[in-house]
Amino acid sequence: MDLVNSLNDRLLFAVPKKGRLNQACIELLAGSDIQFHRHNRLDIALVKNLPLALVFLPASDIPTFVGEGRVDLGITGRDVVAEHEAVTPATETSGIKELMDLEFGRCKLQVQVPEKGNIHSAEALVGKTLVTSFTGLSEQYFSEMEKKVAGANGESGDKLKTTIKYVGGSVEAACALGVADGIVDLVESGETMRAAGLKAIATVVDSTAVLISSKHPSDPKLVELITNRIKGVITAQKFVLCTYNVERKNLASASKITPGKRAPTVMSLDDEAWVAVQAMVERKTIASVMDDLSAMGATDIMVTKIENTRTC
Ligand SMILES: Nc1ncnc2c1ncn2[C@@H]1O[C@H](COP(=O)(O)OP(=O)(O)OP(=O)(O)O)[C@@H](O)[C@H]1O
Ligand SMILES: O=P(O)(O)OC[C@H]1O[C@H](OP(=O)(O)OP(=O)(O)O)[C@H](O)[C@@H]1O
Repeated sequence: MDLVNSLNDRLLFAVPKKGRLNQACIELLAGSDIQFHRHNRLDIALVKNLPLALVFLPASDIPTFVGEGRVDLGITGRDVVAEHEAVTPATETSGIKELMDLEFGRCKLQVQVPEKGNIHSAEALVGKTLVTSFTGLSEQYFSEMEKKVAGANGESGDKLKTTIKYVGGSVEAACALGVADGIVDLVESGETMRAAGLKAIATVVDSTAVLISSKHPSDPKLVELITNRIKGVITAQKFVLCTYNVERKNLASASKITPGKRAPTVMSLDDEAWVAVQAMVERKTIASVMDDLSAMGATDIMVTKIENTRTC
């Protein structure tokens, strides 16, 4: 197969090839009916049912390819997009558009110091040494801190230059090894940080996975179609469908508990005094919504999974 020529006229969509975002992305593609077969060891897969090709890349490289317009669409972390933008300012033709928050891969890029040390604020790290994989964002963050501290002391910013060193991984080891006074690294559960005897003292970026596009994608209509499909899957994951029966006289109070996305669907029953109600409810609140409905006299409360959606 002439893979390079078969990419002509296809929209290119970059997906993390491994790591923490990979599995959720594969599930999102399946839910969006983007059908592909990835050959062993090949990082490009042609999509069977759309003029699209998937490119499997390291999450941290995706902003570069999308930002330069070589790839039209991508999924990656907001942290790596922000890092790319810190070192590569957008121009008229290059740059990244964030199309949608995908609400998975949640983590924070945080400034961390030894728990038992004498540094308790980011300002106290000014002029000291930091280790990170996010040098662009760290330089940006500490240059602001340097100005703040210099301003407060009436000193010149140069005297307070903070040293920022790059490492590719295992950043949390830097303080114990005596290479740094603090680190800037990702925190999800906080387990790695605590195990390394560190504590967070500031947040540089709050991150989730995002759908991004280049400034001028080759097929804007297809970008819109894919965005809508992905939005449908994300909404389906976020909501459940709640159905119940309630006395007509209690409908107004019940509607306050389950207002739905626009308004609840109300259906008549054979019994004039009762109605059946159906509404989308956020999955994370469903248990307390059911408690509240039950407490106000609703009966036959049922919750069903939503397979897919198109809502606005
Ligand atoms: N606990 C976490 N640690 C790191 N990244 C996380 C975490 N939770 C979510 N992420 C997100 O996943 C993205 C990819 O991180 P991950 O470490 O999985 O990448 P990777 O491709 O395996 O990179 P590397 O080989 O550099 O570690 C991060 O940029 C971040 O947005
Ligand atoms: O708060 P937690 O849930 O513990 O997750 C955070 C850790 O996960 C990431 O490292 P990763 O496992 O990707 O390995 P790395 O250190 O080689 O980057 C990140 O760099 C932290 O070290």
